[in-house]
Amino acid sequence: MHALVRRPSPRLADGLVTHIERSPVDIDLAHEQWEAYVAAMRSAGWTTHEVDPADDCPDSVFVEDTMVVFGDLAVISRPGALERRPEITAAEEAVRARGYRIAHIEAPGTLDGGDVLKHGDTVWVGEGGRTNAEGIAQLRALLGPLGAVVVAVPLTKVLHLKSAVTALPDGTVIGHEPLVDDPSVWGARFLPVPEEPGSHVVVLDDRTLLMADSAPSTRAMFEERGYTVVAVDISEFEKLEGCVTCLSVRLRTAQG
Ligand SMILES: NC(=O)NCCC[C@H](N)C(=O)O
Repeated sequence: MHALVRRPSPRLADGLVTHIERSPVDIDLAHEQWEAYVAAMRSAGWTTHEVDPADDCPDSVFVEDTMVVFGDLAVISRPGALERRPEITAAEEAVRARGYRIAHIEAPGTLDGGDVLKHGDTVWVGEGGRTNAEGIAQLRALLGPLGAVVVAVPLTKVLHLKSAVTALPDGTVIGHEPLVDDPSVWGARFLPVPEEPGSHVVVLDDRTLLMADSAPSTRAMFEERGYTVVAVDISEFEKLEGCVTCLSVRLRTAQG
């Protein structure tokens, strides 16, 4: 099990904020929290690979947004925020070095990796924030031949689709209802959670979830369902609308 991560930029505190008020970021604490996040992944059996840092890009730590990986293909994103476009170059090199085939979202398409939720062969993509219809059409054309069913989902309330919903290993889609535009997209498989940060899980393995420690009630809910939860403090990234998912790209089909 391999994952890409990217060290925070010294300019992290200048990162973008869209749906929340800006509050001061403690850069030293952010570094400590990032190290602890990476350590948590390693303890769960993941080998982490660092994408070369992009010190001029404040949001580069949110490496999830640079790509979508499906099967043996890495689709390099075209971030919706101009400021974030330079982040993709080194991310592409890193995933290529892991043996993935490479494709790109091209202009006028835009797509952020954080807008893409995958479970099995279904790929839900949030449309309306950083990702546009053209970006989704390109993703569909690239992933369709690999067996993916790409479903566009409306997104207005939060930055990225995965700021609103993520999936448990059994395919249950979790979200904090006030921030989910249309839970009916997922029908009976949608499970409301009581806290906003409780919507974000990184699946470490079939029984283990990584989540923020700012959602204790949701954590208890998942533990009752039999999951082991590893909780990390990511307060400094949450101030920039980041969550646990955005800090890594899991390469579940390890290559080369
Ligand atoms: N996948 C994610 O949820 N990424 C978070 C990106 C936060 C960053 N401040 C941004 O606005 O792009």
